[in-house]
Amino acid sequence: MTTKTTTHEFQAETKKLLDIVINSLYTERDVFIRELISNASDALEKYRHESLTADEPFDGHVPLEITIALDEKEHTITIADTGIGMNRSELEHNLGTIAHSGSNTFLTHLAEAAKKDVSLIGQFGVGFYAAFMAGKKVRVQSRSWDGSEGHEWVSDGSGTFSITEMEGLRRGTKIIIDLKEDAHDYAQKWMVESIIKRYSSFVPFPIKLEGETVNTVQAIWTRNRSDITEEEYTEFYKFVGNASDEPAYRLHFSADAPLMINALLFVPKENFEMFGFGKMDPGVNLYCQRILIDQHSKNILPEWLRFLKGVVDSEDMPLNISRQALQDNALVSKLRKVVTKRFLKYLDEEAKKDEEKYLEFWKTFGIFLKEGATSDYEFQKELGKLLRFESSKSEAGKPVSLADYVLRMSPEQEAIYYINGPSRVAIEAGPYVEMFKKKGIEIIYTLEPIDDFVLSHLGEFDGKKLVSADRADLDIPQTEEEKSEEAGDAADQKLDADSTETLVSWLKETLKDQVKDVIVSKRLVDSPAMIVNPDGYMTSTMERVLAASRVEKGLGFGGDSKKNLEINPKNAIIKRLAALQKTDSAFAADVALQIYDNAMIQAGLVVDPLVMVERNYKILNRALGE
Ligand SMILES: Nc1ncnc2c1ncn2[C@@H]1O[C@H](COP(=O)(O)OP(=O)(O)OP(=O)(O)O)[C@@H](O)[C@H]1O
Repeated sequence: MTTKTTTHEFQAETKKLLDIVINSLYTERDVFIRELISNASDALEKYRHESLTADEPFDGHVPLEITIALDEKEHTITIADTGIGMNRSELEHNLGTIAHSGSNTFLTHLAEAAKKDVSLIGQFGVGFYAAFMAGKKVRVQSRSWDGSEGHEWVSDGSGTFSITEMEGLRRGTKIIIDLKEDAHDYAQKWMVESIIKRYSSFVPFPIKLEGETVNTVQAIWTRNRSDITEEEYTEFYKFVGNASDEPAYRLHFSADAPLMINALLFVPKENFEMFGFGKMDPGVNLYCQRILIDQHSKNILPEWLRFLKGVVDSEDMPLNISRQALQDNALVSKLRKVVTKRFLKYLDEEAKKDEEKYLEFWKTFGIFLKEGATSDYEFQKELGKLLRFESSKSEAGKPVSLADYVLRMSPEQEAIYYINGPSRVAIEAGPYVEMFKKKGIEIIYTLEPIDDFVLSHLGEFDGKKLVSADRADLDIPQTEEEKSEEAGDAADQKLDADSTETLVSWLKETLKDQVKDVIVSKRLVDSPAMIVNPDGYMTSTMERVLAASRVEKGLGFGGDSKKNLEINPKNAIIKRLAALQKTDSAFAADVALQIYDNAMIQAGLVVDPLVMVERNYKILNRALGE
């Protein structure tokens, strides 16, 4: 039989990655053992899952395990598994390119990570190529579970690798690393053992180091809660989450009905999406009777819970389900619903126990819950309880819950009100809150543009409608006191009914290109005018966001619906405008347009700055006595 050897170039990206691994990452060297054990464990999981449905897998009797052998004289470390193995083309493809997510993300974000914190590198994992952190030469001997001939893959990491057929191999993969001069320590048992204890103690297969099993192979999530120590939980979190911090929250629960579930979920401390690392992969794995069915499962939790780490195990899942079938499996969606509701309830309980701590969580991960509230109707009720916003009755920087708001509502108040603005100060200086302030009605400040989408999707909370204060049809009934005030003193300070009517019809004509309608305000207290939305659904902020995205997509400006302008007949400028309109309607028209532009700006909407500034100078000129 001829021994066929072929030589291959590494893909360009792989070369780049190898260069970084070999030349820059030596301070993080220990992780190469974790990466290779993790690959071995993945290969064993894959084999275990596949073999359930296979008739006669190759070497079906061989025990599932990882063995590590050391040679202090030859300076080698050998990590072997009895997993799924690789055939020739898999060796060539899997160990020559970086088509897989982990290393790609690693490469893309390496520069940013390095700038911030080198320890973040561990978050991504370098995968197989980590072997070259410690190895000057790496040999991979592998034979696939399909029973095809085995092969040896060899490389020194410098640009090429070779693959040679090899007889006599058993199923699985053996990686033999010739250690670099300054990495000989990795052939010492105490050293390797301490690394395994640190990173890999929860690997679900026996790890035998020089013949001795060094991990405890037990699915921690199936154990009794009272038997698990805090340290074990934290160690397990670090293991499943590939994390180096401690979890902020932990939920370990079991249920028998409607489904058998054992779940162990962790909330990390950090949100890596906030560091600009792009969208993360989901962090929860789906098991069935302790067998991994779906790693980083996209199905077991909604996408907006991708920040969670952990495990969901259900005995009701069919063991032989394929990964594709998970996607629209009724049982999986039932599981998802039960686990999600349980987790959201847990968060609500934790918030009640310790609001401070919850607010820390909210600051870091609130954005994910908002994403859920805008995209997922199924959990809106639960999500509504978890939202936090600043309000006219909250301290700055201390958001409150909608439930707290409802508790403070007076019996007459029917709706929950909110208004968006770039900051607390800007909102409080604007026209929309004047009446709320005067009447002592609490109003929620939605400081992020997404907040309006969240509240408008939510629609109501606890049976109370959620209403944006920039709606045209906002109707808050006057109290008796306010009515008599209107009829008494205040009436004298107001523009009389006839002049108001004349002014309104003149404004309608003058601003007919800008506004849909001009209305006498029942709610403005001090400001001359404000913009309100006749469309009951969209708030000005939502419109601004959508307009910006239109521009971004190159769809141009426009498409905005016309607004209503509310004017305040008690305001001095409005009163003077009524008089001016009769004597100098051209100048009055400039003032009207300026009032409109000002109101648009206060609503956070866009005006044409060139036209506005030119008009403004014209008005200033007059004011200075031109
Ligand atoms: N011990 C092994 N047995 C079988 N296949 C393996 C083994 N090690 C690696 N592979 C294959 O090589 C591929 C590349 O491995 P690598 O560790 O670089 O990336 P990954 O495991 O896919 O991603 P990551 O490590 O970032 O999760 C794997 O996806 C797997 O198919």
